[in-house]
Formats: sequence, structure tokens, C-alpha cells
Amino acid sequence: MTLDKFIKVRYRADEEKVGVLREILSELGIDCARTIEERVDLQFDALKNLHANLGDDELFIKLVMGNSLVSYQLTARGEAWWWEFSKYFSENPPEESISEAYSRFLPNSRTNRRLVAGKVKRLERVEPFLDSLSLGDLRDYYFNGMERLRDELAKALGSKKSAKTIVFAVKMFGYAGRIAFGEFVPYPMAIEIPDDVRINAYTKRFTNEPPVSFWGRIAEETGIPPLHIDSILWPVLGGNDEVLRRLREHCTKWEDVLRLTAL
Ligand SMILES: Nc1nc2[nH]c(O)nc2c(=O)[nH]1
Repeated sequence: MTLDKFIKVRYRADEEKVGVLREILSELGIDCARTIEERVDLQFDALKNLHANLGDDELFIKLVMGNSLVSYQLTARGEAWWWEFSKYFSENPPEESISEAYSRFLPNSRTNRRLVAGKVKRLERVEPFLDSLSLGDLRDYYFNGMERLRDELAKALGSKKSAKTIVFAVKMFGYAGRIAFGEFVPYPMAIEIPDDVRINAYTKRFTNEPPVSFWGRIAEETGIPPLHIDSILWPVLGGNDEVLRRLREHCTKWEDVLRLTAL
């Protein structure tokens, strides 16, 4: 048990910088987040490629969730990992369970080769839940219940609801649902930002408060749910040239987005 529950912890923040951050994000809004997700983030393209090649909405969405749950301790950038995933399962659609498919995929992966046994175990633990879901259930979670999905995933894995891979799985589920069901549904305000290395390092420029609570507050103040804030920040903080080219090409507010990286 942590002491923070009993003692009111005071965090330091650079209020001037936080004010500029709030102002830029409010100007960008959820529309800009959506443009970045669908036109700039290379992960979204990787998912579109897999969806087109698999031709099976249910399997596609379940694979995307499974992949998110083992997206940690990567040996390359996230974008490269998602493209390796997309190409592999386009060429090798699983004929067995997802965990068995990963026990073949991960040992030969270039971009996700650490802690393979633990990752396969994680997929085995979540498999009964994934297997229990029909395409109708997935549709229902997409249109009416992303928070419920987060809670069920956390329960299946015995994880905290705010654990990085749990909320990240909901983010990628949102991408997959949008591709499979063809409609945009905003992420709920209550789902936390994935606290990964890029987001953690960026948060430290503003405050020593933990990222999840800091971005939860910024989300309320700007009206942009935390997972959409992640979508604005994550690709551009990666500093990939292709991402920056796509940002300039597709996002009319690209200069404001780049101002975020300079804060
Ligand atoms: N916060 C995020 N972490 C990620 N890791 C990964 O592979 N993709 C992401 C992402 O979109 N956001």
C-alpha cells in the first residue's frame, strides 16, 4: 500500500509551461487527434494493412488486442513492431490459438524478442476472455463499453486498470474497431494515458506528478480524453522523419503540434 493514499502529496509543476501546453492542446482539439491517429500514426496503417489481408473482423480485433498486451520491452521502435506484426499475420493467419501463434512468432521476431516466455503466458491468461467474445460483443464494447473492456482485460490478467498495456490495448482496440466497424467513437475520458517511456519522459518537462494523474487533469481541462492526448504526443515525440512528413502533409495545425515538442 502506498502512503499517497493517506498523505496529500504536493507535486511541483512549471505552471507557465503547463499553461502553454493547455492552450495548444485546446486549440488542437479532438479533431486533430483523430487526424494524427488516422493519417499520421504508422501503427494505424499497419492495422489497416492487416485488416485488408486477413478479411476476418473478429480475428483481426482479437489479434490487435493480444498484440497490445505483449507490446513492452521492445527491441525496436513501436512503429516497427506493429509493422512486423501486421506483415507476419498477413502472411501467417493463425490456425491455432493466439498464444500458440505467438509462441511461433515471438522467438523469431526482430522487434520484440525479450521476455518471450512471459509474453506467451500473458496471452494464455487472457485467451479464455478473448475466446468468449463474439464479433457482436466486440462491436458492443466498441460502441458502448470501452471502459468495461478495460476493466475486463485488467481482471483477466490480474493487472491494475491503469497498467500501461491494459489501457494501451484499449487504445489499439479503438483503432481496430474504427477500421472494422467504419465509425469513429471517441475514447472515454476515464481511460488513462499509457504510462510508457516516451510519455513519462515528456511529462517530466512539466511536473514531477505521475503521468496518469497529470494527463488526467489536462484531459479534463482541454476536453481531450487521455488516450487521444497520447495519440497527439506519441508519434511526434518519436521524431521519426516519415511521421513528421505525414504530419505536415495531413494536419493543418502541424505547427502547433510541433510547438508541443519544443516545450
Ligand atoms: N503511449 C504509447 N505507447 C506505445 N507503445 C507502442 O508500441 N505504441 C504506443 C502508443 O501509441 N502510445
